[in-house]
Amino acid sequence: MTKVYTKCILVTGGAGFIGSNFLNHFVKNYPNYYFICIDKLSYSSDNSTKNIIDITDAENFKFIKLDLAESYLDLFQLLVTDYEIYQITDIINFAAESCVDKSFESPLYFTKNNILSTQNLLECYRLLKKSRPEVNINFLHISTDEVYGDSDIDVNEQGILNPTNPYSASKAAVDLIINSYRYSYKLPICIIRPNNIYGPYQYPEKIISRTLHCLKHGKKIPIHGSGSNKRRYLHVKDFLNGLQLIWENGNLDDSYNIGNDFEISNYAVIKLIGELFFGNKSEIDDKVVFVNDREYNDLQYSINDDKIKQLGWKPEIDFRSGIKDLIDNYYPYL
Ligand SMILES: NC(=O)c1ccc[n+]([C@@H]2O[C@H](COP(=O)([O-])OP(=O)(O)OC[C@H]3O[C@@H](n4cnc5c(N)ncnc54)[C@H](O)[C@@H]3O)[C@@H](O)[C@H]2O)c1
Ligand SMILES: C[C@H]1O[C@H](OP(=O)(O)OP(=O)(O)OC[C@H]2O[C@@H](n3ccc(=O)[nH]c3=O)[C@H](O)[C@@H]2O)[C@H](O)[C@@H](O)C1=O
Repeated sequence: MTKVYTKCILVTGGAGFIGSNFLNHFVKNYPNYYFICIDKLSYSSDNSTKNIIDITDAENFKFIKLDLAESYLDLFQLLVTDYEIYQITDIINFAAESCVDKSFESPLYFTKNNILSTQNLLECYRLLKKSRPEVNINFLHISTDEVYGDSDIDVNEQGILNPTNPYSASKAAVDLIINSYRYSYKLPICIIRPNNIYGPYQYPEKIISRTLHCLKHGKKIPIHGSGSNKRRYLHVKDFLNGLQLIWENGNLDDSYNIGNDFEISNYAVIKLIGELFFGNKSEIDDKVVFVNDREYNDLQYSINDDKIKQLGWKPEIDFRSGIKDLIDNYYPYL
């Protein structure tokens, strides 16, 4: 680093869906910040940096391929031993295996990957603070609404954690471990728990990206069970605006839900995509196939996000426009 930067931000999981949207926006718009992305490059970015190809040569950006769950010593070197080189000021922790369907097949792997990747980071943070108490890092961890489990009443950030699948259990476990670092080591860490997020660069395993991918490739769209389970969706841009607001104005030793009141069933999501894609409501009907439901499928998640609303945040992109934008501008690349 020859130039002097005002911040050095470590972004984990930055090659994946949400992390790449974060980096593509911030690396371009914040030239005074230096960004280091750590990602193991998994299937969710086709084992590549293709989602962040526009910024990989930017002078305020560095990519490091590393498995956070497996490479504690490399991480320790970057964050602690060689602290002076980058002097990391902020950590935005997106890295995790994120697919609920895959977690039913490999629960142990999800536990190991999702817990160790974050706890290795926490350990480096703890030991950095121990050796250099004067150093302050803004640490934002991306959790999920799924940690609260099924709920039809709005749960706030103090709600009981009641995860129901191996993915959400691994995420809830991390939230509890973070809590222990807050109490035991007095480390400020912010936990953010969003609803379902959609947008460009999402791997076609989640309902919206998979539906668009199936339409493009002439495959049947699988609907789990009856299709009546409901979700609340946030466009990735709205989510990132919320994250930025918390980062800049929030209490970084606290937890924040980020949600949307708009709730829709899985079947209605697919019907809406069909309507916007074909220009009529019926053409999608013979393109769907009802398949066995998940081992357990949360009926719905309801979160109370008054705390972030009090900071002045609200979602700007309505679901219909967000889906239309995906069809018009990103569909060709699926
Ligand atoms: N997509 C959603 O709807 C949603 C909603 C709520 C919360 N989240 C959370 O947001 C975060 C990002 O989700 P996403 O949808 O972008 O997922 P994603 O699967 O698209 O991206 C995750 C990225 O993390 C990387 N990663 C995973 N384990 C790693 C490890 N051990 N070391 C280094 N890199 C690793 C992957 O290679 C991938 O690039 C996750 O923590 C997820 O739990 C996602
Ligand atoms: C907050 C979390 O959101 C995502 O998890 P979730 O399981 O809710 O998202 P999916 O898109 O995988 O599933 C939503 C809903 O659709 C059903 N479905 C999915 C794919 C498909 O091909 N057909 C379907 O019918 C599925 O059973 C669900 O009911 C996110 O993945 C996660 O990281 C979160 O944290």
